[in-house]
Amino acid sequence: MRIKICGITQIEQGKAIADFGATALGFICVPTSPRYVSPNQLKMLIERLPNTVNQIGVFANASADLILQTVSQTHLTGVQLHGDESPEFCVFLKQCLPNIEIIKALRIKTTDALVESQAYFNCVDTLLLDAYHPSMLGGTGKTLDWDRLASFTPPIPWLLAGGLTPDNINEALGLISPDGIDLSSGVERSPGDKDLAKVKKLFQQLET
Ligand SMILES: O=C(O)c1ccccc1NCC(=O)[C@H](O)[C@H](O)COP(=O)(O)O
Repeated sequence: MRIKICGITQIEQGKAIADFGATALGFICVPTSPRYVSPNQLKMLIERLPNTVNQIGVFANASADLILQTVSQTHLTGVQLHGDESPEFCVFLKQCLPNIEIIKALRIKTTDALVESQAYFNCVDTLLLDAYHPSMLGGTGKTLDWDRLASFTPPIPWLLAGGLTPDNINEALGLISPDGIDLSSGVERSPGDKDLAKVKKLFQQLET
C-alpha cells in the first residue's frame, strides 16, 4: 500500500519519514497554505531528499504554466490537483507531462459527490479522496464517512486522505481498502512541522 505523508517543509523530517517507510512525500505549492513551500524551497528539498520515494507537488487551481514551470525546475514525480480542476484541464496536463503522475483530489462533501469522480477515470493516473471543509482546501484534519466509501471501487488507483491519524488508521483500513493513504495534520506538531513520534507510531500501527 502507498503511504504518502503530505506537507513536508523540512529536509531532515522528510528524510526521517522516508526512512520510516513512506512511499511518497507531498509538498504544498499553494501560497495560501501554512505548509507552503516556494519553487526554490521545493527544488532544494527535492535535491536533498531520497529519490526512492515519490515526490508529489500539491497545487490548487494553479495555472498550467505555473505547474509546468515548477515541474521543469524540480524533479517532482507527480502533481496533485487539489482545487476545482476540470477533467479537461487534467487531460491537458497529462498530455504535457506524460511521465508525471497526475493525482486528482476530490473534496467529498457528501457521498453523492463520489459520482463526480467518474469524470476523471480516463483523465488522471490516481484519485485522492479528501474531506470537504467550507474554508480550507486541505490539511483540515476532518475525516470522511468511511462506512459509505466501502462501495467506492474506481478502475484507477485511489488514495484515502482526510483526518487520518496513527490512532484511527486501522479503523479506517478495516472498513475500506484504498490503494494508499495520505496523512498531514494527523502526524504534525503544527502546520508543516511533522511530529516524528507520531509518524513512527503510524508505521507501528500499520504493522499490527
Ligand atoms: O495541507 C495543506 O495545507 C493544503 C492546502 C491546500 C491544498 C491542499 C493541502 N493539503 C493536501 C493534502 O494532501 C493533505 O494531505 C490532505 O488534505 C489531508 O490532510 P489531513 O486531513 O490534515 O490529513
